[in-house]
Amino acid sequence: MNLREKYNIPHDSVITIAGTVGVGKSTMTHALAEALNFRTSLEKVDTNPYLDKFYHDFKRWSFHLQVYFLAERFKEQKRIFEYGGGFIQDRSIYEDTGIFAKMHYEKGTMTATDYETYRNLFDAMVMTPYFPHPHLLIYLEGSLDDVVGRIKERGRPMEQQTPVSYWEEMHSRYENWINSFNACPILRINISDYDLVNDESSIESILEKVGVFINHSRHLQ
Ligand SMILES: Nc1ncnc2c1ncn2[C@@H]1O[C@H](COP(=O)(O)OP(=O)(O)O)[C@@H](O)[C@H]1O
Ligand SMILES: Nc1ncnc2c1ncn2[C@H]1C[C@H](O)[C@@H](COP(=O)(O)O)O1
Repeated sequence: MNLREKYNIPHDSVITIAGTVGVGKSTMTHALAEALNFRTSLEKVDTNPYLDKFYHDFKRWSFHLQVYFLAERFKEQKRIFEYGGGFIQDRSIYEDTGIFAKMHYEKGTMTATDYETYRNLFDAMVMTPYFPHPHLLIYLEGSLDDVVGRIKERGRPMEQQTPVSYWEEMHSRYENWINSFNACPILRINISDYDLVNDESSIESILEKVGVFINHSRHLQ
């Protein structure tokens, strides 16, 4: 019996991993996909034509970057559902608007007109009855110190030059965002409760929670 069967996780499940920058979404995405023999939908950083420019000048590039991310994630969402599920997705589409676009608008690094245009586009594409939501959103949470430590350890140059206050603002926004999120069922996992880097077997405790949770919530849908 494989791990997916052991923990009774349906083969067509779509699980999205949410959480602030550096919290461990990509690591979790790879570990869960490997354990379940699922496909991954990854957030590509190296090929993003705006990200580096954006970190150097938020005002100039925030709208371009949001439109780019929205298009990329929407294409991925389409791919996931064309395959009939069986995917782990690195970051949800909901965070683009609920965290990033909103934060840049409220901090004055995206204009009101650009924000409204972006929101209209997002609502027309995503917040419709035709848009399939994931079966489960796994929310990874951790302390600001741990998260900032991981961003430093990972060492992406554009993120190193960004002041810690940016990560602090994002961290607190994530807490508020998840507390009112209701587009799909949520499983909250604290990063201090597992260690996928040093203890590969810790994925099993997560699979167990996912199995119980996903069956319960899919039964109710
Ligand atoms: N459980 C863990 N324990 C220790 N370090 C971790 C753990 N998970 C991820 N990391 C490290 O933290 C950094 C950020 O992880 P990553 O998965 O890239 O985060 P995200 O995709 O959320 O930005 C990487 O350097 C990664 O190796
Ligand atoms: N929607 C977004 N707006 C601005 N920046 C974003 C958005 N989505 C992701 N990012 C940034 C944050 C990180 O620097 C990289 C990758 O995110 P990660 O959480 O490390 O996977 O892209």
